[in-house]
Amino acid sequence: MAVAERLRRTMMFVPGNNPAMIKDAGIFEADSIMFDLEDAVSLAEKDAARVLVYEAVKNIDFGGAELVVRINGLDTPFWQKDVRAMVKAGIEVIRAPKVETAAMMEELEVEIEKAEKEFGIEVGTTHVMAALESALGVMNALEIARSCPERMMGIALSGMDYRVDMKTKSYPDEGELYFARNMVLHAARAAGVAAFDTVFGNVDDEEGFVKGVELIHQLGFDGKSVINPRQIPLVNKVYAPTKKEVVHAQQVMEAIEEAKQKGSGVISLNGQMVDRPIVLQAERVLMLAKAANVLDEGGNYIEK
Ligand SMILES: CC(C)(COP(=O)(O)OP(=O)(O)OC[C@H]1O[C@@H](n2cnc3c(N)ncnc32)[C@H](O)[C@@H]1OP(=O)(O)O)[C@@H](O)C(=O)NCCC(=O)NCCSC(=O)C[C@@](O)(CC(=O)O)C(=O)O
Ligand SMILES: [Mg+2]
Repeated sequence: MAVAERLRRTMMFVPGNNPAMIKDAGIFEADSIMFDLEDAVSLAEKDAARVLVYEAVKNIDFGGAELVVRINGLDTPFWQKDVRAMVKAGIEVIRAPKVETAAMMEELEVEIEKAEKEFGIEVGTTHVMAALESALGVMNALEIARSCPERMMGIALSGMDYRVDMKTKSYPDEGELYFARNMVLHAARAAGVAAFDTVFGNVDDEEGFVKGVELIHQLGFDGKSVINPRQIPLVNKVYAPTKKEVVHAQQVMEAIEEAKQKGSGVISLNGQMVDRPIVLQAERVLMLAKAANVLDEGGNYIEK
């Protein structure tokens, strides 16, 4: 069973050792909430954070957001305990950090399957994603994206660790991420999984943040990892379709319906050919429009 498509514009990191942030994480309307057991948690707090996130996943209503946990790296003594606890809690997605090879994801999958069997959870229920944080990870993006085909939800670029590995730093135009962003996106698309862009570390620099979001939206990323609730509406605004895009998408759907009635898969709309790729684009525009609440009950665009 392939992992279902859903809207994932924002995936918000929530430190796994911060009860206040965990408790309120659902109110900010992130599409996915990602509890972090890795770098946001000190070594001394690893066990306490795991227990806290376990209880939160089991007992708190996060308002329909997809629930993800970033476990500790496979080179640490923590990751197997993380997997066991999170599978038992019923987490939807396990995000593996610093992934460099498909073999690492396969090692993770073995542990997940063991836990699913131990806790009587249907094998395959727990999905996975991989964070690529080094040159090697990025170069192996396609084999990683193709690993664990029944469970793989997506791959993400992790720019902060990647910059360290590349011996560079954060520049205003983010030119240092050009190759990695394109690799991650192409690998994800080739494998048929979701693609997530990296976090942006300065939560007060709205202009710089939005510039990066506009770029990844143009490239075709599904969404972005974020570290602060203030970044969520900024991403959603960039991903919200314009009135012109919505009206065009609606016309496309009407035109293709007309074509189907005539037994055809292609039709002309104002001189432009409408066929399957155009219909798929229109469907995504309408899904984003719905998520952005820019349609009234009759499907009319609401000016804001
Ligand atoms: C950045 C900052 C310190 C700013 O603090 P500030 O104080 O300015 O925040 P304010 O805006 O004032 O907060 C207003 C209200 O929102 C609440 N609130 C804030 N953030 C919230 C949140 N995340 N979740 C829920 N609630 C939140 C807050 O509690 C307050 O609530 P209240 O007091 O009730 O009003 C804070 O956000 C924060 O700690 N973020 C998480 C950082 C984190 O997780 N880092 C690890 C992941 S990256 C990494 O590891 C690199 C990577 O691995 C990534 C990859 O792999 O992709 C790579 O290599 O690239
Ligand atoms: Mg990192």
